[in-house]
Amino acid sequence: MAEVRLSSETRDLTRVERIGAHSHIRGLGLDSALEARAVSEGMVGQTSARKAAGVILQMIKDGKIAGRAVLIAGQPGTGKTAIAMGMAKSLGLETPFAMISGSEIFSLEMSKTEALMQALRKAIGVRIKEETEIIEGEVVEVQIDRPAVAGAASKTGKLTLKTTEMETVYDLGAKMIEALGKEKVQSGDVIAIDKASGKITKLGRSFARSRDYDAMGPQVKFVQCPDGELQKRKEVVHCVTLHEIDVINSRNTGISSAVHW
Ligand SMILES: Nc1ncnc2c1ncn2[C@@H]1O[C@H](COP(=O)(O)OP(=O)(O)OP(=O)(O)O)[C@@H](O)[C@H]1O
Repeated sequence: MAEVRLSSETRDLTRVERIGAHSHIRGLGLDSALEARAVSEGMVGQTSARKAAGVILQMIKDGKIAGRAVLIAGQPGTGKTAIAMGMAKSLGLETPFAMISGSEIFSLEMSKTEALMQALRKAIGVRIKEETEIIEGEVVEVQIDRPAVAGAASKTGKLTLKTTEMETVYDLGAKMIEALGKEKVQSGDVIAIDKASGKITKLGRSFARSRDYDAMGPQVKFVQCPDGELQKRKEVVHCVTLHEIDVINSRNTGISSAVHW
């Protein structure tokens, strides 16, 4: 009987994005009248091409064109990729930018259609809004009980969190202890813990602790101790590409790799 393959893991076309040559490009370097500034946002010269790209960019921002392609032609090394990247950067930090070269689609493992489809799906981003439950508060104390004999049992501990109105002690498992260690969480930090994934985000140091030390790095951010309940529902927005969704789908289910929108 023929073997039925329900899904295959999505193969990656290019794992290392070669953006090094364009790391200086931060936008198209245009003024408010869409005229190219002499030197701006890492761009220099190519004023008419930059202005033309700016006009298209403005139409995209105004919602006048979507789902269209722009063909930029020119001699090698004249800045076609740089202008495309400038457009992507001007559209926002989360705008995906996928780069492929002709040779990459000639592969023995992957058909040209699959390789092109993958590159296109890498260039399409979607915003996913979801409501998650988080625990947000100021760390009062992190207490970790180390086992007497090394490796005898996994570590356990307690985390005390407070808001301006309440204080609660949470039991910690080995995974949470590791995550707290990784984030270097200490008392006085204001943190948010995603209840579903256990992800810890450091929001800053509590204002109440601002006089604890004489010397502080400029990167230290002070925030208010949260108020109200420790557990809150928050709306979070994730930006992912269609390709990233394909990869997650093919790994998780193993049954169906279809995504419906
Ligand atoms: N107007 C510009 N301002 C600043 N840097 C630029 C500009 N144009 C090109 N560059 C830089 O010059 C290098 C070559 O440009 P780029 O790769 O964009 O050319 P290309 O036309 O896409 O080349 P190819 O046809 O070989 O793909 C890159 O490092 C790019 O960032």
